[in-house]
Amino acid sequence: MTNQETFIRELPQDAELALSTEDLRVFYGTKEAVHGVSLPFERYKITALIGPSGSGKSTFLRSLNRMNDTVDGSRVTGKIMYRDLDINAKGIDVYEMRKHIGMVFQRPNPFAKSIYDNITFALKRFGEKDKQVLDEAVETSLKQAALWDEVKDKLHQSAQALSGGQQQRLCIARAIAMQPDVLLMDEPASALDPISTAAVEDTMMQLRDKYTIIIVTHNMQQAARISDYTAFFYNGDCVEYDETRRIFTRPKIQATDDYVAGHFG
Ligand SMILES: Nc1ncnc2c1ncn2[C@@H]1O[C@H](COP(=O)(O)OP(=O)(O)OP(=O)(O)O)[C@@H](O)[C@H]1O
Repeated sequence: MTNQETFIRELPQDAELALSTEDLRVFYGTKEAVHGVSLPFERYKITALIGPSGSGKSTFLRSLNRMNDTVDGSRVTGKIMYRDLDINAKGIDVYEMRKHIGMVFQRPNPFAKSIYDNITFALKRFGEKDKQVLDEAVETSLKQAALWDEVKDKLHQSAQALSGGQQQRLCIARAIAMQPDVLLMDEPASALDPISTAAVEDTMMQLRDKYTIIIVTHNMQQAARISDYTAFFYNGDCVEYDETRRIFTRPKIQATDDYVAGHFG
């Protein structure tokens, strides 16, 4: 889409950013799937990425911690700035970077291990051996993910015996055990029933105090309920970015209005 009318809200000068993109383009082979998107992500806020299927939301999200590196023929231009570092710059240790910018996927994907081992797996891989530190990380992250009370008496049982909603909160706990600054979530509740969805949404609201969350969702009520900012993607562009309440009550762009009103997508 070219010459599309767009509206991108500028954040106040003093807003602290956890992450930002500048003219980010993502290609699959010769096809450009994301067309030069520049967005700020304010620290300790939830930003929802919405838009019709194929509009580039997941591609954009996945590029924010270089998950697209593993896709053959995928290429990124522009900048993704995290603490004055361009995460695509030469010399960036991708695994180290992902400790700061973690990800939760659409389908709960716990390892075939105990609840305890799921959470401590990455910590141990990064060299943590102290049992007290590991125990504390398990308790803290399960509490933050609002799962502790449900699993505290069965930490050494298989994670795969948990319900789908519990598994997804475990995956959130696993991600936050690394104490990331930014949590990327790709439709984290879309595979869940309404009760589990509500539990995962509650968890996200509680995490807002400590983490910056960027979430792709098809669920407009969810975006309206949980997010502070919303970016509307359309045909590979971010056409409108604003405070969520404005996007859902007085969007500036007609396509946004039509989409949030359910007229297409
Ligand atoms: N691995 C890939 N290889 C080639 N093209 C891809 C790949 N992944 C996505 N695309 C294309 O990039 C474009 C954007 O897709 P993307 O999945 O990012 O959109 P989306 O808005 O997240 O869609 P959905 O809501 O359906 O998940 C689409 O045209 C899609 O076909």
